[in-house]
Amino acid sequence: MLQKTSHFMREANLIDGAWVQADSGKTIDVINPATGLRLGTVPRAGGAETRRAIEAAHTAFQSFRKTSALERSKLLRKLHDAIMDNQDALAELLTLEQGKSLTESKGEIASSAAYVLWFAEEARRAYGDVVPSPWADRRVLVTREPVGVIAAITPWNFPSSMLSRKIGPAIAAGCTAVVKPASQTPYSGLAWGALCEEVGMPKGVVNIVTGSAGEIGDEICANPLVKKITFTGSTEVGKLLIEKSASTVKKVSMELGGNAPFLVFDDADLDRAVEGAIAAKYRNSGQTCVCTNRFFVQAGIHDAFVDKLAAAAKKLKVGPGVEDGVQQGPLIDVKAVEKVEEFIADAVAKGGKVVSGGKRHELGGSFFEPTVIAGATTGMKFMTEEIFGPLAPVFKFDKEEEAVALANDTEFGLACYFYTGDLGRAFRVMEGLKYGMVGVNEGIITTPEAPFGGVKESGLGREGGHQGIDDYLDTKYVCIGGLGL
Ligand SMILES: NC(=O)C1=CN([C@@H]2O[C@H](COP(=O)(O)OP(=O)(O)OC[C@H]3O[C@@H](n4cnc5c(N)ncnc54)[C@H](OP(=O)(O)O)[C@@H]3O)[C@@H](O)[C@H]2O)C=CC1
Ligand SMILES: O=C(O)CCCC(=O)O
Repeated sequence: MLQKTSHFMREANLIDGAWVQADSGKTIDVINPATGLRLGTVPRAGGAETRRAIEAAHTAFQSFRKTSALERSKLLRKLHDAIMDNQDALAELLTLEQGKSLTESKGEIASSAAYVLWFAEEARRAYGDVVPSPWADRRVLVTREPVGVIAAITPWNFPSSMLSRKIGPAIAAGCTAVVKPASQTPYSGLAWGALCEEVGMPKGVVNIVTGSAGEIGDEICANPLVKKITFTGSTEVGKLLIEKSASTVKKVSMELGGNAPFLVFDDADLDRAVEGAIAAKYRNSGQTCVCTNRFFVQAGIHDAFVDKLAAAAKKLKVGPGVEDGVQQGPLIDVKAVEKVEEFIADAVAKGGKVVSGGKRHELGGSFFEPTVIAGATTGMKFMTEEIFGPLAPVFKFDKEEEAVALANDTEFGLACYFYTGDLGRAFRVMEGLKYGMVGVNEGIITTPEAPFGGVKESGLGREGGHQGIDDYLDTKYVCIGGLGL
């Protein structure tokens, strides 16, 4: 298996076009969560290596900012093709370090390519404005320019596609980048370096450093050459980055935690709701920021929904992601398993009933049974905290207003879902939910054409959609007078 992926499995950092080790020579082990065995190592870089990467990106920016939108669009198209030409190898690498099934990994790689293609197209549409001037002898223009060096910090749950939404718009806008992938899944991030080389990306445009999160993060936040930070990960770290980068007043985009509610009304199509629930809860073993955290089901349909959801959850095939037919791989590590166990113990102690799963899978390691808990109540931990695992708590409700209030009773506001067959209710509920993204009778809604992002403490900014390039561009107002105008 590793033979196939070895071209992309880089055990070095990419700085200014060269593959290098950490100054200290130290490394970090990368573990395959399905076997617990070491896959390889990556450099444990720190502040000095990060500073050099930032300086390389700054130097590269001086010429890259002058490339035409068409040139950058073509470069991104080549990158898209290179990703798709190597979809299988990249997907294998992703499964080996992250654990998700090969089917999901192929989907993630295709999604990465789709974001890159989207931004190849958007590169050519970063329009400015010609504004009707209030003065007869002056003209008013608004142009948009790349912000400069951007830094991207990404998590382990989508190690490839989270970078595509950041590298894609950065290159489209004419920015250069320093990238820090998660330490548990660095290879899918480093693979972007191999892909960039393959398509002839100028050196220094994309730099990738792995290692000490604190040291790398501190350098990124403090270095005045970095003009923007884009982060996907926990709300805790997001807040820290906002705070630390305040001293150099950087732009920030934050994709942070979620606490997605999934509402099922009596008038919903039950089978469609169960199908959506399985997808919205168990994909990536529940380790997605848009995964359902809380199911709210109306009393008339509640029991039938719980029965069908539990039956469908029991049928999910759990196993190593590389095996045929596997639908749920291991969790990222045993710590994540312990966290799910805490949620279950807390719920059971407060009267919740496990109707499916509920314990570690017989395969051992970090494999966990897809779990459904009925009788969930608002005092339980998952009402306010992100589970990030394959556990579906089901709450019962009577009235529409009650369900919307419960759904909104959280500091998070990323994705939400609801199922109904009533058009009036669809609009009322959609307008009442304080979330950045709403799935109506749909459990999977992510696509490059639409703006992905949250409100409240779920983040700032949008990735994808025509909005996804905005944060990589500065707006410049130009007033032209004289010249015989
Ligand atoms: N919104 C989302 O998509 C995600 C949400 N989460 C939530 O967060 C929880 C914790 O997951 P975890 O992986 O610890 O998420 P983190 O937020 O800690 O990690 C995300 C990224 O931030 C980096 N990082 C960590 N600390 C710092 C720092 N001080 N300065 C700069 N970068 C830093 C990490 O590096 P390193 O890997 O080297 O530590 C990683 O690259 C999950 O259980 C889940 O609830 C997690 C991942 C994604
Ligand atoms: O969990 C995330 O941070 C992103 C989810 C991506 C997706 O919906 O495919």
